[in-house]
Amino acid sequence: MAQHIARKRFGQHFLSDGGIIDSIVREIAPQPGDAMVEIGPGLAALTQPLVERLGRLTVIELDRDLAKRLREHPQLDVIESDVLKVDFAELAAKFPAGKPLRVVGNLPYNISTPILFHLLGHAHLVADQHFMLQKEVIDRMVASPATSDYSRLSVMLQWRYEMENVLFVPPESFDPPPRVDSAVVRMVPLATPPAVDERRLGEIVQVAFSQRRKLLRHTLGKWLQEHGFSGDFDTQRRAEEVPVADYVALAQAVPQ
Ligand SMILES: C[S@@+](CC[C@H](N)C(=O)[O-])C[C@H]1O[C@@H](n2cnc3c(N)ncnc32)[C@H](O)[C@@H]1O
Repeated sequence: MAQHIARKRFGQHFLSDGGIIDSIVREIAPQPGDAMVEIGPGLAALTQPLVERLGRLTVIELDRDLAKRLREHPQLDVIESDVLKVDFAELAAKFPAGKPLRVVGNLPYNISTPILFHLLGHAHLVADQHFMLQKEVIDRMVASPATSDYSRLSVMLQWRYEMENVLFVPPESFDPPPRVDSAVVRMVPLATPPAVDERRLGEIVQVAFSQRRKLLRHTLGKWLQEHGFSGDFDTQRRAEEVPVADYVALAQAVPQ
């Protein structure tokens, strides 16, 4: 088969280190019959060992040439699409009733945050997610309050998922190598997430972190006044000092 030339615009960095591939597959621990979906299978570096254990695997690939190659694999169900346009509710309905999705992928780094937010809306359909991402992004995802990495992304994901950085992956594990370090994150949706309007929470967190060095009374304080909030919330703090639970409680308390 003709050699594939990596396309930069699709964030193509193909895994080439067998040891790292084995470690990722071990972390995912695929079981026969799992309702697994891989985002961006590329040249099948992860796809092949996964499908050998699963029996069948659904893959979502945007690159037309790669999708064509993947369709030749008899155990793959190939969705040729931009993952951001895939309706995961429709996808979940294709698996036996009640089987939650397991989503995996070495994501295209240029759209990794939009992919995480796209899946956030479908977290109730998901058992777990394992993603290779830029290490710096994972540091922000799993960060604790009062650290420099604690940010909008930390709050917007931690209210819904339990997350863990499970593997460090250096640039030389890929062909072509990316310019940044990578890592693998495990994300497990919380079984009983708080009842909160995600859009409202998103708005609050965005305003709070808009000027992360300033005290919240200069940013969120004003916003809370405008939204008729008269409850108890200490705005003499910086956004990075506020625990996730406090943001959630605030989003629940602000009048709609
Ligand atoms: C970092 S590469 C990973 C390839 C392969 N999984 C590996 O580990 O070697 C990202 C893959 O995602 C695909 N991709 C890029 N943008 C996409 C999108 N919006 N939707 C689906 N796949 C996409 C690329 O074509 C590429 O195959």
